[in-house]
Amino acid sequence: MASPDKQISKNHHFGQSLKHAMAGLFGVYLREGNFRRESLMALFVFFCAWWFKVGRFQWFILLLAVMLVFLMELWNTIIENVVDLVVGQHFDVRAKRIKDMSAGAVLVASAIAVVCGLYVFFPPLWQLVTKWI
Ligand SMILES: Nc1ncnc2c1ncn2[C@@H]1O[C@H](COP(=O)(O)OP(=O)(O)OP(=O)(O)O)[C@@H](O)[C@H]1O
Repeated sequence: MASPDKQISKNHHFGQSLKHAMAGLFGVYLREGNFRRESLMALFVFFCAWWFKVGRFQWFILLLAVMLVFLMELWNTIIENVVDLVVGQHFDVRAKRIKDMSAGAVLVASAIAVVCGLYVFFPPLWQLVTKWI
């Protein structure tokens, strides 16, 4: 039987699948600087949500926005790794196109997250500003 590190057969139970999925997530966190920066940003957003005491619906919007960005960053990392696996260290126009499109998808997700952030934080921020002036 293959050692657990070199397993290539299907996972046998949910615990094993979960362990590999968590290892995948942790690996992305360790290797991808963007993923770590986005995690910090998410913590800051959640802190602001707690500070402004936003409502349940607003929390829901923020959680979805943050998860969308994480999901797209994961997807981008997957695409980059698959492209590197296929192309290796060679310049390839199609590899460039695929990687750039994938990065573009992260950009779109980030823009959606910014819109969600504005929807949630603009009213309390505006209230704060009008209180001061
Ligand atoms: N094999 C290749 N052939 C052609 N262009 C490539 C190749 N590999 C990378 N590139 C170009 O270099 C850019 C950065 O490469 P890559 O996506 O691997 O780095 P990254 O820093 O992890 O990117 P990101 O900031 O999107 O996470 C790509 O968007 C693409 O334009």
